[in-house]
Amino acid sequence: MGWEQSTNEPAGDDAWTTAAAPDNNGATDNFDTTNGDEGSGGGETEAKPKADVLSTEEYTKKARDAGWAKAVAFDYAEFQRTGGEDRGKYMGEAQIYPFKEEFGEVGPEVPELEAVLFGGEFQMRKGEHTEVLNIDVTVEGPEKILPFNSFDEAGLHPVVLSNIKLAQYDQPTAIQCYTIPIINQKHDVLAVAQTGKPFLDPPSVDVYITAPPGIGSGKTAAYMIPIISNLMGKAKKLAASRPDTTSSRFDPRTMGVRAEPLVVIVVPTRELAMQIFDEARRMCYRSMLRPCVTYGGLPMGVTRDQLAGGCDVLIATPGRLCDLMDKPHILTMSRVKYTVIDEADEMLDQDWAEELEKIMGGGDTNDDADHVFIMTSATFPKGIRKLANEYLNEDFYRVRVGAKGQTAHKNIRQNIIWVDPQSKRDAVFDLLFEAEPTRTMIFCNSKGAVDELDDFLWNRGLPTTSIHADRNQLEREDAMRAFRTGKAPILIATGVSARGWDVKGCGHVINYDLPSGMYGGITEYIHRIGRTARIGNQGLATSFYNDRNEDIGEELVKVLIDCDCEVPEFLQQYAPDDGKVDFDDDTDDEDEGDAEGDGFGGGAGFGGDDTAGDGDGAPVVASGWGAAPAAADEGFTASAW
Ligand SMILES: Nc1ncnc2c1ncn2[C@@H]1O[C@H](COP(=O)(O)OP(=O)(O)OP(=O)(O)O)[C@@H](O)[C@H]1O
Repeated sequence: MGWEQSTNEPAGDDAWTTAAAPDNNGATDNFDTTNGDEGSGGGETEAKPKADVLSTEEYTKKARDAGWAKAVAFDYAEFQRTGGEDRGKYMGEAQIYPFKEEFGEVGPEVPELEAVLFGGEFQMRKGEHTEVLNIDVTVEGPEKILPFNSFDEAGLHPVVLSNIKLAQYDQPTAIQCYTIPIINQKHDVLAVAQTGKPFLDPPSVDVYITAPPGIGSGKTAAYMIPIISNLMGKAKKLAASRPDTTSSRFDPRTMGVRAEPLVVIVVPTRELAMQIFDEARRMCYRSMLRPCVTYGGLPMGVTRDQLAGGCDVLIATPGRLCDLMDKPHILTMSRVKYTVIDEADEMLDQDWAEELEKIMGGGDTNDDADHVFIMTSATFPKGIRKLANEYLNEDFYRVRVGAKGQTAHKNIRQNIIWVDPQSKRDAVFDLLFEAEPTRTMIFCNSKGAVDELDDFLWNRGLPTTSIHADRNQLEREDAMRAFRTGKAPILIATGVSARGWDVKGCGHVINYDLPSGMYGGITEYIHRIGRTARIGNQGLATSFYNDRNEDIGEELVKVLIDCDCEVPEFLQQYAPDDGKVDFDDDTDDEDEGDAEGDGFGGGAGFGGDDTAGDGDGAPVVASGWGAAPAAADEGFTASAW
């Protein structure tokens, strides 16, 4: 595959090779990755920093000459003008469609808001290399599901369809091809993606989707689109009354209402909550459905004011949602029709099990309500199966996107470079000058390392920003905005804090510290590199490896081989003799669970090989993207984007 990377294109191909591998005795080498200048080379154990020591002015000049912008402090006023954040400084206060009762079912266009929601230069766009996303889709469930080829065929409400077009989603992704019809048919859906997200829909639709992690497979829209479309037209009947928030006299403290959402979407991280809120703002444009977001760190007063204007679609992190469930004067769950638990496995990992039980239990949700649960999850561990068993309907669908391995990451060129721990700072500095400037995420394993590296690079004139769990909420949001808008195109982060980020133009991910076992291992590696090359775009991932990373070596080699990337000399010891890689998936897990009577639901037969799809509860298998129904009992094959 030819490598095209427009602005992300490395200065010279060879500059990114793994020429810096240590020699065969395993001794370290210079970290320098530039052409043909490897110092005295193999066998030396002392790293030899390549960067010369310059004055601050000289470093700054070097950075500017290379094309790195000057780092600037974040300008709230400007962001509010250009980013639609016209009511406050938190992203949770971003502008939503100003619906008025008199509009009827569909409101008029608001060009200024439309430009902010859909026309933003920072909105992710599908790339040209979607061929690697041409992955099998397997659907198991009580009925055969016919995917559709285009959004036009999906029977969506015209306003949602128009919003999809404004968002420039010209074709559905694999997950969308299958889950949208399932949710539209009112089956319960459990969607499991390898990055972590399930679906639950109340009447009797369960769908379980598995997708390769971190490729931006469109899971959010896969549930958001059918839910919003289903509710459109019914919103007037289903939704609680709300005040006219567009009136200049509206005061949330005195005229506000209690929030009575129809949809609750729970996500593990604040940043993900904001991203999903963005998608909700787009899909609810011109509808009376009012999206709100709340997350830890957002002042409770801000949340209270937002909810007081009415709320139909609530996106929340679990802790904050549980807090609100204990405040019935602010929030009631009594109207909830759709509960989405996004990245359920991630939430369990973060010890949110108790909160999830409480949320899935529904609080004061009306028991008679036609309640749909949608869960997504990267894997299908026991804890998730337990939750699903308890709360999902017995008849559910499971949609798995992607087979074993990480082939979808073929859009990422992965380079592993040997760098001694003491040489990493200079190595990363040099690396940033090896290619044309592009938005770059640098991952460290500790908060201290993030701070230290940020200082180091900033002091050398590079436009950095950073994020980790010890930063306050405004600092976190500033970092996210500065990175997204390109004001600080180099973001240094711990893996957890940048989990799930979807940032347009992120062309390079650097694993300054590889995530060895205690930092999430190969799964975390996959998540991290998936911040680049999203949804058909291409990108580069460079990782610093040394003998402290040996525990990830074998898995790393499997990923490199599977993605057709070069295995450097120092990792050859892990390469299988026959060149074939064998990936574990979650099947064993499920078998184990089923054996213990802990399996998921009934009809779909989790973890089994029973994929004949002959009705009567047996699974149906489909493959590919888009829809091209073939022989029923053999499943059907679908074409890609
Ligand atoms: N049909 C589509 N066409 C083009 N772009 C799309 C489509 N569906 C979603 N997108 C965009 O793709 C990007 C990735 O979507 P999303 O974040 O939902 O993926 P994801 O499955 O959660 O990814 P990951 O699991 O890798 O984090 C988003 O910017 C979204 O706006």
